[in-house]
Amino acid sequence: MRNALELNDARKRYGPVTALDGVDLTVAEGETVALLGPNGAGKSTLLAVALGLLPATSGRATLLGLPPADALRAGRVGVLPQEAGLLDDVRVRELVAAVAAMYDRPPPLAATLRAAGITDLAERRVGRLSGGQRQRVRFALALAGGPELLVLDEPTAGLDVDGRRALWHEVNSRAGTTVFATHYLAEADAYADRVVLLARGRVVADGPVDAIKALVGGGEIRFDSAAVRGEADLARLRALPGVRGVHAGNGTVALRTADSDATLRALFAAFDDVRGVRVEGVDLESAFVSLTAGPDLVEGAR
Ligand SMILES: Nc1ncnc2c1ncn2[C@@H]1O[C@H](COP(=O)(O)OP(=O)(O)OP(=O)(O)O)[C@@H](O)[C@H]1O
Repeated sequence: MRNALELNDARKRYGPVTALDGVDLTVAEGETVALLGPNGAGKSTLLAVALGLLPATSGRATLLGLPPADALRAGRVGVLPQEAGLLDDVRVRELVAAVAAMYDRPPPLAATLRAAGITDLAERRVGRLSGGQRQRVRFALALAGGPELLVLDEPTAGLDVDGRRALWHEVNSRAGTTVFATHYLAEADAYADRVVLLARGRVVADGPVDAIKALVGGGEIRFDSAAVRGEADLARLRALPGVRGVHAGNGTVALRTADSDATLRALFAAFDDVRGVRVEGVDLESAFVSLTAGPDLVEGAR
């Protein structure tokens, strides 16, 4: 199968800031891939470099087997950038039609307006739209050329529940490839086949959501206790078998552990006052925090 997007050892520096630190990424045709990472991880930079909109310091990018500029010029890639100004004085229908007219084989205008949920806004002037409505128009512009590859940078920012549902319905019913950056773990979990986790300009995990959760492994034990009071108690908790992390506050303690059974047995032996014990599997949020937390964990996850 051909690749929709490829990055080889992509590096990007802004002066002293290393935004991309040697990223290799391959997205096969037909995949829906979520790019996740904390603020400043390099998600927007990665997408802009992959699209050829930002020159890389070094490395190589291809889209659909072509140099990015060629793929974009041919209308085979639809882009929703994180920040994109829109012409204010035109009507929505005129704007989407003008963008569609730049491509060889655009879908019917009515279909694009419907797919972006803006049929009712078609005669409105762009400058009078709300933030969420403008985001829907940006999505329509990404769809306007009938692209094989959609690249969306935080596509649901500013969208209400209906807008988010409509956008994901459209993304998931398309036959093509979609790569999207998001802060919403639930969106990655629900709509992506695969999650690429970025931290400090590097890919720290890459795989199906379940595999990412399994990377962190184990689970979390929560309990209430008045006996955990100071640093010495925290140190005793950290020393329990399987424990990888400890968080305590307001009489509640959370232990991240690689082996819930062993940790629990030792916990009851070591502490008298342990009440209300809850054991949970790792969710994507915990995996995200663990994998993007610090250099030690990041190295361990690769
Ligand atoms: N034009 C620029 N000049 C200088 N530094 C920049 C520029 N653009 C981005 N950076 C820096 O590069 C790093 C990566 O930024 P980027 O916008 O790619 O991250 P991000 O993961 O998309 O963040 P967010 O989730 O906040 O949108 C950050 O440290 C940012 O401050």
